[in-house]
Parts: sequence; structure tokens; C-alpha cells
Amino acid sequence: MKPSTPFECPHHAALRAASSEPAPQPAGSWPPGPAPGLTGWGLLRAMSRDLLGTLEGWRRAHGDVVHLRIRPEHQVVLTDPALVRELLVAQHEGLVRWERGVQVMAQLHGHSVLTAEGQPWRARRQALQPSFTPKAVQSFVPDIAAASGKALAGWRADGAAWPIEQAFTSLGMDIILRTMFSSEIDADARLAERAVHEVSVAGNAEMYWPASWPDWMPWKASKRRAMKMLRGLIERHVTTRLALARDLWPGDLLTRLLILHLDDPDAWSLQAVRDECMTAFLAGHETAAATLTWWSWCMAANPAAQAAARAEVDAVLRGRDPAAEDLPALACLKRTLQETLRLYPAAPVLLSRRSTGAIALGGWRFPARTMFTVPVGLMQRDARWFPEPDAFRPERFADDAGKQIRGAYLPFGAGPRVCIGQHLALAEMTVVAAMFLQRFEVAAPEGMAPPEPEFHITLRPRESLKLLLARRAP
Ligand code: HEM
Repeated sequence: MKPSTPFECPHHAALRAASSEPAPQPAGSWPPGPAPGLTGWGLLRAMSRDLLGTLEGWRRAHGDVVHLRIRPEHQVVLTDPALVRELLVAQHEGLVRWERGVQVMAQLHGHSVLTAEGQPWRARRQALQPSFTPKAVQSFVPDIAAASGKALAGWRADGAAWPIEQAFTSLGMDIILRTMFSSEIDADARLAERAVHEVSVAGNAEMYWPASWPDWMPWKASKRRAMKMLRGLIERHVTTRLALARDLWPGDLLTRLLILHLDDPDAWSLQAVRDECMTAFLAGHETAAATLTWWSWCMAANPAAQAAARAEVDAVLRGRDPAAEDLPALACLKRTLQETLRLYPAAPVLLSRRSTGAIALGGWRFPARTMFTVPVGLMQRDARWFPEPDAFRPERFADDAGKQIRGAYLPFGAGPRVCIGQHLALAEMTVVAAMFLQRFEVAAPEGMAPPEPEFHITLRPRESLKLLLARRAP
């Protein structure tokens, strides 16, 4: 929905409609939005109770460009795909990420590609990008398959509901330890898993405080312990690797980071290497585990789609583990993952952006310091861009399904700050999903209601998901 100008000459309005260009809005005006009251803090309270539900209500009432006056901020919520792309792609240079979000993340991640801005971000991103291309991540497939085979062998199909969310979360940690450190699964994996969860919960809670209490406060003991555990784990792997002869280094992510350090120690200090390790741990683990959890639910709730994906897996792999060359042939399986990411994006609201100067967008002229929020979770369930938006229809992503509206499907974000790990995540999830379907059929327990999504770090089921597994005949 585009804003309209109240006093527009009909001739100009017709010309504008023909060119689909939005009408310029009077200088200093703001788009419509909910009544803020004296401070607008009531709007914040409504958002903290139910973020996506509240934003959806405002979109229905006010359109795709909604103004929130939350003193001292002006915030704009965008759900128009074209404007979202315009913001994130074309206007990227005029934006920084929301300072408070970055401040909290930096306590956990240090100064990594996730938290940097401007030239330092560009330099990091350019140096890291070659390790995350579709081709580069192929080398991780054998490790991902090995970790999956080992974990799936222990999953039980004994008629009791299996804690599949917990199991995928543990498997995700096993995979990240292998791809990052070539580490065999040991006691560290379960401790690291708990620690990642602890720090993510702490970080998530702090984002909504105006400032952070120092970490030495008594009630922050569990965050302190968790950070100590993760830093210790990373430090141990870095030290052990550096003590190893260079020609014995494995081809994992740590080696790729340490090569950056050896090539240019000024730009890539050992601390920078540790910070990027922490980011990959924190950004990569929860997101992939949450997506696989939702995928297993989508498979259980849609037996025909499950059967079609399994038939493809059986035909392509004929019982062997997937190799990198197999992944392009698993197109039907990939579509089930894409559709899962549409219905249940792990990051349903992108980190808010702030404009560093005035920004012209959709006919409006927003001053410097305007905050922009992009709720991709709403856009991806919008019937205007996805007919029958709540239905699981992997065929939407088929090559012959017609063109998708650009900017309406953004589970990995868009523009220069799009998820750097997207190809790794898709390769990982395709391998895990294929190996799961080779071994199990999955169903929902009798009478189970669809799980309620809750946005807490990532989008997860409110109650930990448990499903019925049946082991397939070998
Ligand atoms: C299903 C899995 C994943 C999902 C849904 C996901 C989603 C996202 C999204 C939406 C963003 C952009 C956020 C924004 O614009 O505010 C992002 C950024 C990022 N992701 Fe992912 N991610 C996933 C997996 C991974 C993995 C496996 C890694 C690393 C190993 C990773 C590392 C990062 C990093 C470093 C950034 C920041 C990039 C930058 O600012 O330049 N992600 N992710």
C-alpha cells in the first residue's frame, strides 16, 4: 500500500499511477501510525508483549509504512517489499544498525563482522566472504554428514514422542564444532550448547534495557560462566592449532581465519580471530537448529510433502550419505526448507537500522536518526505476495512457479549485510534433512495442536517440540 497525498492534482496523480512512483509527501510529515499517547512507551510495551502480532495489527490499520513515535525516537515499520529492498540494498550506505542492539551483541561477539560498521565492516566482510561462497562451503559437507550420521544413530523411535527440538539443537552444536574446529564430539559439545543458550538468553533480555548492568553483578553469574566457557573453548582450539605444524592444519573455519591472521596480523589480530569464532558459534547455531526444528514439524504436518522429499532423497542417494555434488539434485527437499524458512524465519524481524542522514523512501523524506524496522516474518505471510500464506506449499519455490515478488522473501536479510552464512546454513540443513529422511518417518502425536511460535532469540515453538519417529527398514 502506498501513501497518498491529500491535495494532489488529478492529472499528476494519473501520471504518478502510470509510472507507479509514489507521490512526494509534504516536508516534515510522517506516515500514519498508532496514537502514541504522551511518550509512546505504551507502543513499546505492546511490542514487547507480542511483537509480530502488534506490528501486524498496525499494518492492517495504517498500511505498509507505519510511523511509531516513541520518544525520543521516530521509528518506521516497513512491510512493502519494494521499499524494503530499496532501503536495505540501494540505501545501505546511509544506514547503521541500531546502536543498543550492536552494543549488547558486542558484549558477546566482540568486534566481529556482525557488530562492525563502515570501513572496518567492509574489510572484514571482504576477507571472510571467500570462506562462505556456495563453492567454499562444499568442503564442509563430509564433516556435516559424519556428525549427522553419528547423532542420528542414537535417535530413538520407540513409540514415545522424541524431543526432536533438543536433538536438532545438539546436532547443530556437533556440526559447528566440526566445521569450525574439526573437533570430535565430546563433553565440550553439550557444555557449549548450554553456554550458547545462556548467553543468547542474557543478550536477548538486555537488548530491551536502555543500558546494561556490568557483568560482575551477582545476578549475571550464569552469563559470566557461559562466556568464560565459550571463550575458554575457543582459546584452547586457537592455541592448540597454532602449536601444530602448519602443514597439518585441517581445512576448517579456524584454519581459514588463522590464515587471515598470518597473512595480515595487523588487520587480523588473534582477538579478531577469536571474535569471528564466537560470532559463527552464536549466529550459526540457534538459527539452523530452530529452522530444522520447524522443518521437522512441517514434515510431520504435511505427510505428502514428506513422502515426496523422501522419494527424491532415496532416488538421488540410493542409501549413501550425501556428498556436495548431490545437493543440487535434492531440489524438492531444498524447497521444503525454503518454505519452512518462509513460514518460520529464524530471524522474523531484522535488526533495526538507523539513518545517518536524510533518506527519501516511498515519497517520504525521513530525517537523519530515523529508525527502520523490517518484520520479514509478517511479509512472508502476507497473502498479497504468497497466496494461502499459512499453508505449507514448497512448490511455490519451483522454477516454473512464476516469479516471486522481490523483497517479499528475506529469511537471510538483503543487501550487503545479507547473512554471510546462508550457503553454509542451507548446505548444512539439506544434508541433515536428507539423512533424517533416509532413516526416519516423522509424525505428530495424536491430537497434537500446531506449535505456537514464540520470538525469543530466534523463532522457536513455545513448548519444546516432541514428535513421533518411526525407523525405516534398512
Ligand atoms: C537458518 C540459518 C540462518 C538464518 C535464518 C540466518 C539469518 C540471518 C539474517 C536474517 C541476517 C541479517 C540480519 C539483519 O539484516 O539484521 C544474518 C546475518 C548474519 N549471519 Fe546468519 N542466519 C543463519 C545462519 C548463519 C550461519 C550458519 C552463520 C555463520 C556460520 C551466520 C552468520 C551471520 C553473520 C556473521 C551475519 C552478519 C553479517 C553482516 O552483518 O555482514 N548465519 N543472518
